[in-house]
Amino acid sequence: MSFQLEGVGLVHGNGHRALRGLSLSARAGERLAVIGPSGAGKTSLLRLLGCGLRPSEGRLQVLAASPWQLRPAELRRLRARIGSVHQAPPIPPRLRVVTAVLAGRLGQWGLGRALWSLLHPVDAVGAQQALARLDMADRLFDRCDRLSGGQLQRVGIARVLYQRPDLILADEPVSALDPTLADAAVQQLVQQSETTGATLVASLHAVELALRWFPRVLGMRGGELMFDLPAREVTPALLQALYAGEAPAPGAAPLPTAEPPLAAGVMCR
Ligand SMILES: Nc1ncnc2c1ncn2[C@@H]1O[C@H](COP(=O)(O)OP(=O)(O)OP(=O)(O)O)[C@@H](O)[C@H]1O
Repeated sequence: MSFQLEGVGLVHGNGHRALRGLSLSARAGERLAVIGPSGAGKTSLLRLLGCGLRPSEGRLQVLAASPWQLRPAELRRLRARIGSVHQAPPIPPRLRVVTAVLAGRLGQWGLGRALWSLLHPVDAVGAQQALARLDMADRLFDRCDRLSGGQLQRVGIARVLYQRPDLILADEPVSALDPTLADAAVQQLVQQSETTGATLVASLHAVELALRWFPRVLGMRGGELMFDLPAREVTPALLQALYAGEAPAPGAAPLPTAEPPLAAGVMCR
Protein backbone atom coordinates (compact mmCIF):
# COMPACT_ATOMS: atom_id res chain seq x y z
CA MET A 1 0.00 0.00 0.00
CA SER A 2 1.37 3.41 -0.91
CA PHE A 3 -0.98 5.40 1.29
CA GLN A 4 -4.15 4.98 3.26
CA LEU A 5 -6.55 7.51 4.80
CA GLU A 6 -9.35 6.58 7.15
CA GLY A 7 -11.83 9.28 8.14
CA VAL A 8 -9.22 11.98 7.63
CA GLY A 9 -10.16 15.62 8.15
CA LEU A 10 -8.13 18.81 8.16
CA VAL A 11 -8.81 22.12 9.85
CA HIS A 12 -6.29 24.85 8.98
CA GLY A 13 -4.71 27.04 11.68
CA ASN A 14 -7.29 29.80 11.13
CA GLY A 15 -10.13 27.38 11.90
CA HIS A 16 -11.10 26.82 8.28
CA ARG A 17 -12.08 23.22 7.57
CA ALA A 18 -10.48 22.16 4.27
CA LEU A 19 -11.08 18.37 4.34
CA ARG A 20 -13.65 16.11 5.97
CA GLY A 21 -14.14 12.36 6.24
CA LEU A 22 -11.68 11.24 3.57
CA SER A 23 -11.21 7.49 3.31
CA LEU A 24 -9.16 6.16 0.43
CA SER A 25 -6.05 4.16 -0.31
CA ALA A 26 -3.70 3.54 -3.21
CA ARG A 27 -1.45 0.64 -4.09
CA ALA A 28 2.20 1.20 -4.95
CA GLY A 29 2.54 2.30 -8.58
CA GLU A 30 -1.05 3.50 -8.98
CA ARG A 31 -1.72 6.73 -10.88
CA LEU A 32 -4.46 8.99 -9.54
CA ALA A 33 -5.66 12.37 -10.74
CA VAL A 34 -7.47 14.68 -8.33
CA ILE A 35 -9.91 17.06 -9.96
CA GLY A 36 -12.46 19.52 -8.62
CA PRO A 37 -13.23 23.22 -8.43
CA SER A 38 -11.01 25.82 -6.83
CA GLY A 39 -10.98 25.47 -3.04
CA ALA A 40 -12.11 21.81 -3.20
CA GLY A 41 -9.17 20.72 -1.02
CA LYS A 42 -6.87 19.20 -3.66
CA THR A 43 -3.73 20.98 -2.43
CA SER A 44 -4.63 20.28 1.19
CA LEU A 45 -4.91 16.57 0.38
CA LEU A 46 -1.54 16.55 -1.38
CA ARG A 47 0.07 18.38 1.54
CA LEU A 48 -1.30 15.75 3.93
CA LEU A 49 0.10 12.97 1.75
CA GLY A 50 3.43 14.81 1.57
CA CYS A 51 3.53 14.87 5.38
CA GLY A 52 3.66 18.66 5.34
CA LEU A 53 0.37 18.99 7.21
CA ARG A 54 -0.92 16.88 10.06
CA PRO A 55 -4.51 15.60 9.89
CA SER A 56 -6.87 17.09 12.45
CA GLU A 57 -8.65 13.76 12.72
CA GLY A 58 -8.57 10.27 11.27
CA ARG A 59 -5.75 7.89 10.41
CA LEU A 60 -3.05 8.49 7.80
CA GLN A 61 -0.44 6.03 6.57
CA VAL A 62 2.14 6.98 3.95
CA LEU A 63 4.64 4.46 2.53
CA ALA A 64 3.79 2.05 5.36
CA ALA A 65 4.48 4.61 8.08
CA SER A 66 2.34 6.74 10.38
CA PRO A 67 4.19 9.99 9.71
CA TRP A 68 3.13 11.84 12.82
CA GLN A 69 4.24 9.04 15.13
CA LEU A 70 7.79 9.04 13.74
CA ARG A 71 10.83 10.59 15.34
CA PRO A 72 12.13 13.71 13.50
CA ALA A 73 14.97 11.84 11.75
CA GLU A 74 12.56 9.09 10.60
CA LEU A 75 10.11 11.70 9.35
CA ARG A 76 12.93 13.35 7.34
CA ARG A 77 13.80 9.97 5.79
CA LEU A 78 10.15 9.38 4.91
CA ARG A 79 9.86 12.82 3.31
CA ALA A 80 12.98 12.11 1.25
CA ARG A 81 11.04 9.25 -0.39
CA ILE A 82 8.29 11.64 -1.45
CA GLY A 83 8.70 13.99 -4.40
CA SER A 84 6.53 17.08 -4.72
CA VAL A 85 5.94 19.14 -7.84
CA HIS A 86 4.48 22.55 -7.07
CA GLN A 87 2.48 24.87 -9.25
CA ALA A 88 5.07 27.56 -8.54
CA PRO A 89 8.24 25.66 -7.56
CA PRO A 90 9.83 27.14 -4.41
CA ILE A 91 13.21 27.70 -6.06
CA PRO A 92 15.50 30.51 -4.85
CA PRO A 93 15.74 32.92 -7.81
CA ARG A 94 19.54 33.11 -8.12
CA LEU A 95 19.97 29.34 -8.13
CA ARG A 96 21.21 27.72 -11.32
CA VAL A 97 18.96 25.22 -13.02
CA VAL A 98 21.45 22.39 -12.50
CA THR A 99 21.50 22.99 -8.73
CA ALA A 100 17.72 23.22 -8.58
CA VAL A 101 17.44 19.80 -10.26
CA LEU A 102 20.15 18.19 -8.12
CA ALA A 103 18.32 19.48 -5.03
CA GLY A 104 15.87 16.65 -5.69
CA ARG A 105 18.31 14.27 -3.98
CA LEU A 106 19.43 16.52 -1.12
CA GLY A 107 17.35 14.49 1.31
CA GLN A 108 19.01 11.26 0.14
CA TRP A 109 22.61 12.49 0.29
CA GLY A 110 24.78 12.87 3.35
CA LEU A 111 25.33 16.40 4.61
CA GLY A 112 28.78 16.73 3.02
CA ARG A 113 27.67 15.74 -0.47
CA ALA A 114 24.51 17.85 -0.16
CA LEU A 115 26.47 20.98 0.82
CA TRP A 116 29.09 20.35 -1.85
CA SER A 117 26.39 19.95 -4.53
CA LEU A 118 25.12 23.46 -3.74
CA LEU A 119 28.52 24.87 -4.72
CA HIS A 120 29.69 22.41 -7.36
CA PRO A 121 27.22 20.32 -9.37
CA VAL A 122 28.02 16.74 -8.40
CA ASP A 123 26.00 15.10 -11.18
CA ALA A 124 25.47 17.59 -13.99
CA VAL A 125 25.00 14.73 -16.46
CA GLY A 126 22.14 13.27 -14.42
CA ALA A 127 20.52 16.69 -14.09
CA GLN A 128 20.84 17.27 -17.84
CA GLN A 129 19.26 13.90 -18.62
CA ALA A 130 16.26 14.77 -16.44
CA LEU A 131 15.96 18.20 -18.09
CA ALA A 132 16.24 16.65 -21.56
CA ARG A 133 13.01 14.73 -20.89
CA LEU A 134 11.30 18.12 -20.66
CA ASP A 135 13.16 19.66 -23.59
CA MET A 136 15.15 21.88 -21.21
CA ALA A 137 18.65 20.38 -21.49
CA ASP A 138 20.07 23.56 -23.01
CA ARG A 139 19.13 25.61 -19.90
CA LEU A 140 21.33 23.56 -17.51
CA PHE A 141 23.52 26.45 -16.34
CA ASP A 142 20.95 29.26 -16.61
CA ARG A 143 19.83 31.09 -13.52
CA CYS A 144 16.29 30.20 -12.45
CA ASP A 145 15.23 33.87 -12.35
CA ARG A 146 15.90 34.05 -16.11
CA LEU A 147 13.24 31.41 -16.82
CA SER A 148 9.58 31.83 -17.66
CA GLY A 149 6.92 30.43 -15.33
CA GLY A 150 6.41 27.45 -17.63
CA GLN A 151 10.14 26.74 -17.85
CA LEU A 152 10.37 26.93 -14.07
CA GLN A 153 7.54 24.42 -13.79
CA ARG A 154 9.47 22.08 -16.06
CA VAL A 155 12.57 22.48 -13.86
CA GLY A 156 10.38 21.48 -10.90
CA ILE A 157 9.27 18.36 -12.77
CA ALA A 158 12.87 17.54 -13.81
CA ARG A 159 13.83 17.79 -10.13
CA VAL A 160 11.31 15.13 -9.13
CA LEU A 161 12.36 12.89 -12.07
CA TYR A 162 15.95 13.18 -10.85
CA GLN A 163 14.89 12.46 -7.27
CA ARG A 164 13.28 9.09 -8.18
CA PRO A 165 10.90 9.10 -5.17
CA ASP A 166 8.50 6.30 -4.24
CA LEU A 167 5.55 8.68 -4.15
CA ILE A 168 5.15 11.64 -6.54
CA LEU A 169 2.72 14.38 -5.54
CA ALA A 170 2.15 16.88 -8.33
CA ASP A 171 0.01 19.91 -7.51
CA GLU A 172 -1.14 21.58 -10.73
CA PRO A 173 2.23 20.67 -12.28
CA VAL A 174 1.51 21.96 -15.80
CA SER A 175 -0.76 24.97 -15.19
CA ALA A 176 1.73 27.36 -16.85
CA LEU A 177 2.39 25.20 -19.94
CA ASP A 178 0.71 25.31 -23.32
CA PRO A 179 -1.44 22.27 -24.15
CA THR A 180 1.27 20.46 -26.14
CA LEU A 181 3.97 20.95 -23.52
CA ALA A 182 1.51 20.14 -20.72
CA ASP A 183 0.64 16.83 -22.36
CA ALA A 184 4.33 15.96 -22.86
CA ALA A 185 5.20 16.88 -19.26
CA VAL A 186 2.39 14.78 -17.79
CA GLN A 187 3.51 11.93 -20.04
CA GLN A 188 6.99 12.14 -18.46
CA LEU A 189 5.52 11.91 -14.96
CA VAL A 190 3.47 8.90 -16.03
CA GLN A 191 6.51 7.26 -17.62
CA GLN A 192 8.48 7.84 -14.42
CA SER A 193 5.77 6.11 -12.43
CA GLU A 194 5.74 3.20 -14.88
CA THR A 195 9.50 2.70 -14.95
CA THR A 196 10.26 3.22 -11.24
CA GLY A 197 7.00 1.89 -9.77
CA ALA A 198 6.35 5.19 -8.01
CA THR A 199 2.79 6.07 -7.08
CA LEU A 200 1.69 9.25 -8.84
CA VAL A 201 -0.98 11.61 -7.52
CA ALA A 202 -1.61 14.77 -9.53
CA SER A 203 -4.14 17.53 -9.02
CA LEU A 204 -5.23 18.95 -12.34
CA HIS A 205 -7.61 21.64 -13.53
CA ALA A 206 -7.23 20.27 -17.08
CA VAL A 207 -9.84 17.50 -16.89
CA GLU A 208 -8.89 16.12 -20.31
CA LEU A 209 -5.33 15.45 -19.07
CA ALA A 210 -6.70 13.67 -16.01
CA LEU A 211 -8.91 11.42 -18.12
CA ARG A 212 -6.25 10.71 -20.73
CA TRP A 213 -3.30 9.84 -18.50
CA PHE A 214 -4.70 8.62 -15.19
CA PRO A 215 -6.47 5.29 -14.78
CA ARG A 216 -8.12 6.48 -11.54
CA VAL A 217 -9.78 9.84 -10.95
CA LEU A 218 -10.83 11.39 -7.63
CA GLY A 219 -13.44 14.14 -7.79
CA MET A 220 -13.33 16.54 -4.82
CA ARG A 221 -15.63 19.34 -3.85
CA GLY A 222 -16.01 21.28 -0.59
CA GLY A 223 -13.31 19.20 1.11
CA GLU A 224 -15.10 15.91 0.41
CA LEU A 225 -14.67 13.08 -2.04
CA MET A 226 -17.51 13.12 -4.56
CA PHE A 227 -16.26 10.18 -6.59
CA ASP A 228 -13.33 7.79 -6.87
CA LEU A 229 -13.65 6.02 -10.21
CA PRO A 230 -11.76 4.53 -13.13
CA ALA A 231 -11.30 7.30 -15.71
CA ARG A 232 -13.55 5.53 -18.22
CA GLU A 233 -16.46 5.77 -15.75
CA VAL A 234 -16.18 9.53 -15.22
CA THR A 235 -19.15 10.73 -17.22
CA PRO A 236 -20.01 14.22 -18.45
CA ALA A 237 -22.86 14.27 -15.88
CA LEU A 238 -20.42 13.61 -13.03
CA LEU A 239 -18.17 16.40 -14.28
CA GLN A 240 -21.11 18.80 -14.60
CA ALA A 241 -22.12 18.04 -11.01
CA LEU A 242 -18.55 18.36 -9.74
CA TYR A 243 -18.07 21.80 -11.26
CA ALA A 244 -21.69 22.99 -10.91
CA GLY A 245 -21.89 26.72 -10.28
CA GLU A 246 -18.18 27.27 -11.03
CA ALA A 247 -17.01 29.73 -13.67
CA PRO A 248 -14.68 27.91 -16.09
CA ALA A 249 -10.98 28.77 -15.69
CA PRO A 250 -9.70 31.16 -18.39
CA GLY A 251 -8.84 29.17 -21.51
CA ALA A 252 -10.36 25.95 -20.12
CA ALA A 253 -12.23 23.72 -22.55
CA PRO A 254 -15.98 23.62 -21.79
CA LEU A 255 -17.15 20.51 -19.99
CA PRO A 256 -19.08 18.00 -22.04
CA THR A 257 -22.85 18.18 -21.65
CA ALA A 258 -25.75 15.62 -21.73
CA GLU A 259 -26.08 12.49 -19.56
CA PRO A 260 -28.63 11.96 -16.74
CA PRO A 261 -28.29 13.85 -13.41
CA LEU A 262 -25.89 12.65 -10.72
CA ALA A 263 -27.10 10.40 -7.93
CA ALA A 264 -26.27 11.66 -4.44
CA GLY A 265 -23.32 10.33 -2.41
CA VAL A 266 -19.75 9.28 -3.13
CA MET A 267 -19.32 6.96 -6.07
CA CYS A 268 -16.49 4.50 -5.77
CA ARG A 269 -14.89 1.79 -7.78
N1 LIG B 1 -2.98 27.66 4.91
C1 LIG B 1 -4.30 27.81 4.92
N2 LIG B 1 -4.93 28.42 5.92
C2 LIG B 1 -6.27 28.55 5.94
N3 LIG B 1 -7.09 28.07 4.99
C3 LIG B 1 -6.52 27.45 3.95
C4 LIG B 1 -5.09 27.28 3.85
N4 LIG B 1 -4.83 26.62 2.70
C5 LIG B 1 -6.01 26.40 2.12
N5 LIG B 1 -7.02 26.90 2.85
C6 LIG B 1 -8.46 26.80 2.55
O1 LIG B 1 -8.78 25.44 2.46
C7 LIG B 1 -9.69 25.21 1.36
C8 LIG B 1 -9.07 24.21 0.41
O2 LIG B 1 -7.93 24.83 -0.19
P1 LIG B 1 -7.00 24.03 -1.19
O3 LIG B 1 -5.85 24.92 -1.54
O4 LIG B 1 -6.69 22.70 -0.62
O5 LIG B 1 -7.98 23.85 -2.45
P2 LIG B 1 -7.65 23.47 -3.97
O6 LIG B 1 -8.69 22.49 -4.38
O7 LIG B 1 -6.24 23.04 -4.10
O8 LIG B 1 -7.89 24.85 -4.69
P3 LIG B 1 -7.20 25.43 -6.07
O9 LIG B 1 -7.70 24.57 -7.18
O10 LIG B 1 -7.75 26.83 -6.13
O11 LIG B 1 -5.71 25.40 -5.88
C9 LIG B 1 -9.94 26.57 0.72
O12 LIG B 1 -11.16 27.07 1.21
C10 LIG B 1 -8.78 27.42 1.21
O13 LIG B 1 -9.17 28.77 1.32
